[in-house]
Amino acid sequence: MSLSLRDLRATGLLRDANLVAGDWIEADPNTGIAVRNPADGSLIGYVPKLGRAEVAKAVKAAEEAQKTWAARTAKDRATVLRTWFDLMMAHREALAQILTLEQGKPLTEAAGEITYGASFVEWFAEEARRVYGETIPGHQPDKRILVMKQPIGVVAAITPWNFPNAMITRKAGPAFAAGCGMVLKPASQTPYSAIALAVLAERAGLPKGLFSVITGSAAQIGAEMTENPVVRKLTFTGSTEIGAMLYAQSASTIKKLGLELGGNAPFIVFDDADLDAAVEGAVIAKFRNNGQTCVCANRIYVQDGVYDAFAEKLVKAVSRLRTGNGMESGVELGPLIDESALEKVQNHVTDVVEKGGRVLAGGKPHGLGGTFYEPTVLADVTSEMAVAREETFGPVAPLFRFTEEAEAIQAANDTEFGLASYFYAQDVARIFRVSEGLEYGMVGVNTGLISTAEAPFGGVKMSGLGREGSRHGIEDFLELKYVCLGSIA
Ligand SMILES: NC(=O)C1=CN([C@@H]2O[C@H](COP(=O)(O)OP(=O)(O)OC[C@H]3O[C@@H](n4cnc5c(N)ncnc54)[C@H](OP(=O)(O)O)[C@@H]3O)[C@@H](O)[C@H]2O)C=CC1
Ligand SMILES: O=C(O)[C@H](O)CS(=O)(=O)O
Repeated sequence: MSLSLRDLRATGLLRDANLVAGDWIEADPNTGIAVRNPADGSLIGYVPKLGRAEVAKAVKAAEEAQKTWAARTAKDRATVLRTWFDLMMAHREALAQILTLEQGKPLTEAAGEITYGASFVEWFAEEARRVYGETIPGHQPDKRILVMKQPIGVVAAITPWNFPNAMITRKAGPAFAAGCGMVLKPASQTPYSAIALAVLAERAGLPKGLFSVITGSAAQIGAEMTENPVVRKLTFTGSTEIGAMLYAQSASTIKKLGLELGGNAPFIVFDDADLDAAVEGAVIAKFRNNGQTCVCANRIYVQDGVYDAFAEKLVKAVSRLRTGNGMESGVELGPLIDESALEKVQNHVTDVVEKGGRVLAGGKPHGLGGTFYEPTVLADVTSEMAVAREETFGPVAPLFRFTEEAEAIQAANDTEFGLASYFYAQDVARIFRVSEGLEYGMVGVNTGLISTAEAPFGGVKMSGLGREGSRHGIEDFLELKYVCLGSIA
């Protein structure tokens, strides 16, 4: 049963405040940032509009707190993280409702994100105790070589609105496990999930000042994060445009960067695919979070021999999807995040039709109005159309036709992005040829859902730098130190 705003505030998780250097700063409705429910525009509350001074204070507090945090045993840090995980799971329903209220995704999907987000904290609580150094045979008789791994120090994080819980824990989990401190700027449209995570982190025993959550002017906050020399790593998830700008801004202090940026995922259906499985995978890969994920299938390539059958099956499946307010039971597709997102989706559909493509399902704003859009399937799409080059970030499945395998691989790779890719086939040799030929950080074979804490998530080319999750995900929060011991005779 969904809780009222009053009940959610009564839990202490829905807070109109920021945690800055261990102290809570309450929002002033006259100067704060209004946060609204994308499903109906209703006001949820106000969060503080803070800037450089608060970020500088938070960085200083994190620098101090991080020293003692890093000096604690790995097991001790793991215990605090495990408690944070337990609290997230114990408050899963309330966290999911806060997430749906501010982001719009269906409650079931929001609850799934809470579990997914918590899994990163659980995973890195375990990884904390496996940060191994090494000894190397000396290069001279009296020399001994040690390699230590130490926390990088203070980390700045900037996260997007589409996964307002998991994109934070995918960074905070490894950062705290490694012994780092963190100053986080969540997306202005979805700050409450981040604030709730900070409430639970305090309850879990994370030391005062180690973790700050600051909302306000993105440009001002980003400037302090990139220019402050105490910040040794910036980890960003969001658009390639902003990521590139932050990359440049960080040059003056030579920070380590983690960039999870935009995507343009191909989804290829070969004629030896299990078509029913391919349709199921395409629905997940395309319509999860209403198409608002960086790993969504943005282009669907279907081999000639199965094109019509696949299109018919996909239209049937898409036409069954129910759009509505994410709080309502049975809703599978929520609203788009805002008017500009709706405009971009409609522009992509209009562009396909004007250039000769066909609408097989949907193709216009939903009758519910607001930022709801009909789940859409387009046919006869070509590389001349905007959907081939730009990330739609909405519920639009454009079908491209191809004849030969090599043609599909070439078309799939014809983009500046390289995050996720997918294909359905059963021939083993083809599976290896195509997996090796796709220029992407991630390949889903006969599955449309690949994201998990166990695996390295990330992209190549304009989709970013580094990996999050898996045993690799903690490395970017550590520095290697080479110690050469002499006179060991
Ligand atoms: N690779 C991945 O894992 C992911 C990639 N993305 C990509 O991001 C885009 C959609 O997400 P969206 O949130 O709109 O992306 P944006 O890049 O617009 O925003 C992401 C974050 O950056 C902040 N930001 C914006 N401008 C600045 C600035 N000048 N300095 C510092 N921070 C800034 C935003 O703050 P504010 O909200 O205050 O504007 C927000 O917190 C898509 O391209 C999508 O593919 C999204 C999620 C995951
Ligand atoms: O922000 C995103 O789009 C996420 O990275 C997608 S996922 O991790 O949930 O697949």
